[in-house]
Amino acid sequence: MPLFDTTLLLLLEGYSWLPARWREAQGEMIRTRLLGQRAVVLRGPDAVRFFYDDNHVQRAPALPEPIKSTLFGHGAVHSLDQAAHRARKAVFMGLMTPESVASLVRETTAAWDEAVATWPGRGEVVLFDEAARVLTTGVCRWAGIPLGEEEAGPLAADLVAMVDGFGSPGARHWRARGARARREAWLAEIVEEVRRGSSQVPPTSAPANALGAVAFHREPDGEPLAPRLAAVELLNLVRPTVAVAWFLTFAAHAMHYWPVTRVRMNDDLDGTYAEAFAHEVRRFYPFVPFVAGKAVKDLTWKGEPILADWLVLLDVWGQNHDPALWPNPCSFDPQRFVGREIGPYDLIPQGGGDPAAGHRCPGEPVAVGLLEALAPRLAGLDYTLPPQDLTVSPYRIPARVTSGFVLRPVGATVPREPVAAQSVSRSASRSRPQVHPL
Ligand code: HEM
Repeated sequence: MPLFDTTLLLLLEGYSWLPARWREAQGEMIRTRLLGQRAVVLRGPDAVRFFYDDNHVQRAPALPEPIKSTLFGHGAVHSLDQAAHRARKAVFMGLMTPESVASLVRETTAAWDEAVATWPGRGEVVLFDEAARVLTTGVCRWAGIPLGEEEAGPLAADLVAMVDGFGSPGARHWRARGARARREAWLAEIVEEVRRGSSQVPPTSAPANALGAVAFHREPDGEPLAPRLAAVELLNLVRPTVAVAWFLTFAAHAMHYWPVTRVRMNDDLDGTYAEAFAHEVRRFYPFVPFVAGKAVKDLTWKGEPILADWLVLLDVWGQNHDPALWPNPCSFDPQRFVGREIGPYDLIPQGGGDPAAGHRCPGEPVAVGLLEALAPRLAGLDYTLPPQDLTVSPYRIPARVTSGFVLRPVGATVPREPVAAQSVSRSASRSRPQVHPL
């Protein structure tokens, strides 16, 4: 049977694209065409093991130019393989020690508290925009990137644009390209200044922060990264940290539609529930639809051939909603993570396998740590919701709460007050939201 190219369907159907293909698929994989190339789609823990073996799947040949020019940058760690990948990845892993993650969470939490203190004087706050600004301030302070107070908003807007535009061919995509070009040029200049010793990190010192670590990193050939490439990798720390704004807004959305989770959060004394809630937000809400690479050689998957050079996709959303792994997967239930050990191949919102050896996201402890710190603060705030569009369309990649979650702060903020004493929306509907493309 001829295989039709389904790229247009992906653009139209968003997160519904793969569930629809799975319904038509026979056996353990989807066979299709994407961007004119043969492609297969896999899911499940065995598929994660198979996909993250770099003798099976490599990234360099798979990343399309539009994704490099928006989301990741040209020459980024995402597009390297084998020894070159491991050497570059070590820079990121070195910055993700527990102490370093704790310091990033501390900086961001302080920025959040400063911002929230200004809310009572404001009529309405768009949570997504506010979270993006706070995360930008926090991550730049942590990384040592100099940023004036008035610069945080425009930088946050550019970082959000880079994430928001990668999955769309229209205006959002061109905004993302512009934002990337602007911010790479800006950061490349800062890297050059740091190397000249005219910024905070003295040129001879050991890397004191992320800016220093990247600016003074040497590739396996002994050469430093070209300033523009150093800027690309700095953006690969800063941009995804700001993308946690998506998850934080989803957290608010979840607490609105499943108010019991907010009560539990406010009763959580030791952080167990906050951690479980963070994992459930990452599992439940649609964000990364899939990750992709190319078959290095002719392969066999569960008896089915995958020929060299075919695209191989790992269905991230599908695996995070597989009923064999997650009973009742379309129900938002943080309780499922209480007391559950998470393995390297089951929960994969940020990729799977070993982050040091493969392409799994090195920033998972940051995303979880930030949600663990900020979601309880959000749960403890006193606010009402004006009428607004709280839908999360499964047809838009990346999905987001349409209104950005507009809230009206009530008086002073009262962290950790029991939810019964708080105002919650009377105007927005509480019937279960349609988030899933099933
Ligand atoms: C909103 C939260 C985040 C999500 C959903 C996310 C998701 C992902 C995914 C799906 C990958 C690709 C995995 C693969 O190709 O197999 C990835 C890679 C990466 N992420 Fe994240 N990430 C997030 C936060 C972060 C943070 C906070 C950082 C750093 C501070 C970070 C840095 C990176 C880097 C450097 C890579 C490339 C890894 C490699 O190619 O080896 N991410 N992320």
